[in-house]
Amino acid sequence: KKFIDYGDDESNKKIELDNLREMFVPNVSMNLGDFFPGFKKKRRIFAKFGCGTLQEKRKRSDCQCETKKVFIDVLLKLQETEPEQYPRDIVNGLIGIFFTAGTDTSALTMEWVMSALLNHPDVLEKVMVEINLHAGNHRLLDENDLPKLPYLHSVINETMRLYPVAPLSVPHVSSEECTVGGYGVPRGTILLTNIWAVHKDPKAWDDPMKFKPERFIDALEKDKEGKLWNYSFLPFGMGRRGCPGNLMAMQFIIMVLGRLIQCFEWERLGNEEVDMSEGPGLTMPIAKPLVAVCKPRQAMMDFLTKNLVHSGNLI
Ligand code: HEM
Repeated sequence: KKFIDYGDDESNKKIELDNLREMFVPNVSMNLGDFFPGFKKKRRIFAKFGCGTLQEKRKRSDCQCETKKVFIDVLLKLQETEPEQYPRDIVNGLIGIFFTAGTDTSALTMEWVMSALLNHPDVLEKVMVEINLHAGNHRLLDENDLPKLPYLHSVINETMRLYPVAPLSVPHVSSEECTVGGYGVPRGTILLTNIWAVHKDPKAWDDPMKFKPERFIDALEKDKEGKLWNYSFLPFGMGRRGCPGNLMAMQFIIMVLGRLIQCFEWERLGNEEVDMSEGPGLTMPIAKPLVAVCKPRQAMMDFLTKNLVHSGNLI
């Protein structure tokens, strides 16, 4: 949806989803409100975002938690059954943070992957062959196909290695005095992990600046739990405060990119390579947003025509 309308809220504000990116910086990445009072207002808007979403959901009163696990339904149910653990502010905050932490990161990752693929047509072709082998041309790729697409998975991993959208992770605070990389760190110190640099460490990676999805194929086979690379691959952070959206994001990204590649032929706008320069921000965007050309794949034409005409809701 594009707008959230707070209805009877005193300020009757409408907030665009585009504002999420703006909110991401002060809220998820760093509590700037602690240092600059002006940011407090943004934090309020952020809480209201969750609140507006909840109000709307309540109005529809179609809680489906027993049959279908919709996140907001589950939170509403918990608010009823465990009100002390899930007071209003916590539930609003959870919804807000899942939107802010989940949308920009996933969208930017997909843009990076597509850009890398357009600069490596041979890799794009291999992804296409893999998808075709498992999903064919008569139906859309679905969740059951995802474990059968190790090459696409590796392409996404390799892109996240080179272009991690959370390059500095999020700030952590040392709960105890400790030593990190030989440096003494007092209790209560803010620590950032330079994921971007770790992913390019020549001690851990052969030819670290090269886009080589194959490097992940063997590893995926050998190590289902992702413990390889000795802490050298951490696009989702790790440990107790690692990204809780990791699996959901990967499912979603593989599915969306898989379907886009299954249904359409993708090309660069001209002969020039896509510019892979990194833009500024705490989430790392591509500096020049990707513009690409696509046309329906001939082999999918029957399927596309039938489904576009009948449902108008293909992907
Ligand atoms: C490509 C997509 C994503 C990437 C690259 C990503 C990356 C990260 C990273 C690096 C962290 C910090 C982890 C740490 O400090 O060790 C994080 C935290 C977090 N992510 Fe994600 N994330 C993605 C998608 C999502 C999604 C889809 C959701 C939820 C729907 C989500 C929710 C969160 C939350 C709530 C935190 C804070 C966890 C905490 O502080 O305990 N993320 N994410």
